[in-house]
Amino acid sequence: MKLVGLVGWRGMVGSVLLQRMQEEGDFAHIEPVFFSTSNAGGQAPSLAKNETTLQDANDIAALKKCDIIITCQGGDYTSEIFPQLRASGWDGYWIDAASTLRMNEDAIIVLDPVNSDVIKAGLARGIKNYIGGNCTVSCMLMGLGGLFKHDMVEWVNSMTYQAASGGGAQHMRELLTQFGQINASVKSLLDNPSSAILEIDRQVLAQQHAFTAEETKQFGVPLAGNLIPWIDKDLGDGSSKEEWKAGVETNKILGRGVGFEKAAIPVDGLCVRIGAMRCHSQALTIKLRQDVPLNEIEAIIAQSNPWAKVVENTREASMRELTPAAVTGGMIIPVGRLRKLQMGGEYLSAFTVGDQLLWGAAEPLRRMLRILVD
Ligand SMILES: NC(=O)C1=CN([C@@H]2O[C@H](COP(=O)(O)OP(=O)(O)OC[C@H]3O[C@@H](n4cnc5c(N)ncnc54)[C@H](OP(=O)(O)O)[C@@H]3O)[C@@H](O)[C@H]2O)C=CC1
Ligand SMILES: N[C@@H](CC(=O)OP(=O)(O)O)C(=O)O
Repeated sequence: MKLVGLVGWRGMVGSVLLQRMQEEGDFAHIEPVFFSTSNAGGQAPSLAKNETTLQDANDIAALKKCDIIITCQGGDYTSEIFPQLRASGWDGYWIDAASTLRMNEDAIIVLDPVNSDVIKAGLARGIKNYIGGNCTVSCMLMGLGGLFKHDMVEWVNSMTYQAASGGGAQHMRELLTQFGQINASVKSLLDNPSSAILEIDRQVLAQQHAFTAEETKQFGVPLAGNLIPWIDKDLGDGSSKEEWKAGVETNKILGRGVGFEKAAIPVDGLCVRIGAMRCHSQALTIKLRQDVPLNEIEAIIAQSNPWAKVVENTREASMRELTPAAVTGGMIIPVGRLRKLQMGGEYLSAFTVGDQLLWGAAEPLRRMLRILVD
């Protein structure tokens, strides 16, 4: 059995990964070794088999014993440990949730229901680094990958509505704390049905403006009752790093653009943080290469993988099935609001939602592990 080192299993993404590994019976196929950056020597979780104490995640010699390492510990850990491990001669497989290595030539971005051909070609070439994609990109491709695979897409404009979880656990806590504080600030007015709504509105705004630096430490400004039209670093050219990732990662996953035969497909738009908990949503305008009938488009999306689901473009179905609250915790990626736009038959609108901790983070890593051990 392959010795599989697990790093970052205690965090938010790592916990979802362990949960999915248990649900899919993955531990029956591996010999797990649990690592920690903070509690080496402590008790490993009950999933451990022979190795029952936590190993030091900074100990290169201990990591080197693993055939495969799967990490959700974050980019700083990858930047520090990965080069040392490779420099020590370790030749195992590195599976990582962090973005650090994604665009490296010797790394494949994994999303096997969409790019198993790219993964297989990478394995045949002896590539050893398999990295999970950006959550927004992975969720979009799980829903709409069929259109790309059929080479129907000329360009995509994506407008995202990204959940607090994309920032991490502390960001989710901050959002909920702010919601609570706002509610508390108008509680007596809310309890009185005859109170004036404009007075409630004024007090909500006053509370939003009154949040201290500590109370907005994670997002920088209030997110509750608000939105933030910028995610990740400022690239200095008017775009954010999250927006840049949409283009480069989509193409790398699909095996297009630099280093590949097929030309890149432009994918660009605006990434916006909203007060949802852990589902990223996105509204897409897709320029098709041809005016393909809507029923054919729906069939291609529905058949592209077992998780993509076409939602009827009606008010009732959209409200019931196409929201973060409906999708959270599930593997299904609904795709709805499908219609041809006024601009012409080649212009398609779509709206899709995905749990950014499942298909957006943990699941592609788990599936890559199974590809390696199977
Ligand atoms: N959040 C997201 O949506 C996505 C994240 N990623 C990547 O995954 C990485 C990890 O993200 P995420 O899981 O959100 O990070 P977390 O902060 O939840 O966990 C990272 C590590 O922090 C340590 N830690 C310290 N305090 C605690 C605590 N109270 N509870 C749990 N763990 C704690 C743990 O390490 P130890 O056990 O060693 O102490 C843990 O493995 C990110 O840096 C990013 O690179 C990728 C896609 C999406
Ligand atoms: N940037 C994403 C979360 C994330 O971790 O992305 P990446 O894996 O590309 O760094 C968000 O904030 O919603």
